[in-house]
Amino acid sequence: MVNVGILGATGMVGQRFIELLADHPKFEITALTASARSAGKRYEDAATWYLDSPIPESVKDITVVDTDPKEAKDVDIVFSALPADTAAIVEPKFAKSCIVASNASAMRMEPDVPLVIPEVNPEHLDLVEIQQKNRGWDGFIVTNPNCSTIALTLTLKPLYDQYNIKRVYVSTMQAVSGAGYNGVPSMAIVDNLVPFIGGEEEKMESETLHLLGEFDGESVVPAPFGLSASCHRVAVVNGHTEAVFIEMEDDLEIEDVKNCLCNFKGLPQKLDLHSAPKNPVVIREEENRPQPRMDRNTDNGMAVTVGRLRKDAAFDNSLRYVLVGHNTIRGAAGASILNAELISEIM
Ligand SMILES: NC(=O)C1=CN([C@@H]2O[C@H](COP(=O)(O)OP(=O)(O)OC[C@H]3O[C@@H](n4cnc5c(N)ncnc54)[C@H](OP(=O)(O)O)[C@@H]3O)[C@@H](O)[C@H]2O)C=CC1
Ligand SMILES: N[C@@H](CC(=O)OP(=O)(O)O)C(=O)O
Repeated sequence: MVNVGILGATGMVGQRFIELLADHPKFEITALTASARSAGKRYEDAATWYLDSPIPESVKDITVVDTDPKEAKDVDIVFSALPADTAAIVEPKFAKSCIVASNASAMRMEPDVPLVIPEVNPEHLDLVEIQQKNRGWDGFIVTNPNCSTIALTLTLKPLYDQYNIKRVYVSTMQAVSGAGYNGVPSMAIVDNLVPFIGGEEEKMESETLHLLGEFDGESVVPAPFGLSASCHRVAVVNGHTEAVFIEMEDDLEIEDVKNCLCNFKGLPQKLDLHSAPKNPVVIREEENRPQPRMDRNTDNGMAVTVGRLRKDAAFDNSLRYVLVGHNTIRGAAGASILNAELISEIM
């Protein structure tokens, strides 16, 4: 078993890490960290547990420690679910001696830090060698993208490989859990929609093109198409919905697009990694799907569900669809764990 720690273990994403790792066949939770508010307490006393599944027995009595490598010792991998500003300071300290699989945005766009979705760009992990050389670390940091970006990019990857994409527009309807437990006051969101999520559109636009970009041996050259995002918060607890509009350079047949999406498999499926979904993209034919409540848990929350796939009659060479992805599983904790499973298998 590999000893793993969770940084920010009491938060929304930290709890998902605990849920997904509690019965993991290769990773054993041996350290839990949080802020000074929680350090020194039993995990069960420190965390306000919000998941439907009960707190795993194995973590209830673990004493939460400060988020410091001197406190969270003897771990081979740490999963980071820290706020970005804290992650920027703390993750490099841990990377001196262990692998950091980070879900935070702080280091994602650093030129020598791999930003990875295992089905999309596992070859970007070659940046690790450059990172260790640049920074003199024995460990390293690998990051996963923003929750909305992950779901979108999993659907764009097979299309990008088969067609010449000209431009993409995406409009999101994002769950409140994306902002953390105290992130959106109920008075702001009940009976309402908030048409702004700070920094989200910029992250979706830059991270997606970076993920689909080419690693040339030194750095990543972003994919060369246009991408425009508009992001909105809706009164859903879990599961981000996105309406996607794509214009290709050439004509397309919708049956070919459908086959392209549902036949898509990547390295995690070939290697049969523990957390890999059977199919990263699942197509629904019903005219009223996907819906967050019904589709967010597809394949344990690790698959993205696509529906309403159709040609766009208003424009040439264009299609549109709606997708749903689980923001704290495939969009956060599950994504970091899949990165760590891939690293354990191939590096
Ligand atoms: N929620 C989502 O859907 C997604 C979230 N993310 C990212 O994941 C990260 C965590 O998000 P989320 O779980 O929602 O956030 P929460 O606010 O729910 O949890 C934050 C965690 O970090 C700890 N923490 C806060 N401040 C400090 C500090 N100064 N030093 C050490 N630990 C600290 C908290 O501990 P304590 O309980 O003691 O305060 C808590 O464990 C963020 O970077 C977020 O942007 C990414 C994708 C999706
Ligand atoms: N901003 C996302 C969640 C998140 O924290 O994303 P990031 O890891 O890119 O900061 C949401 O609100 O749904």
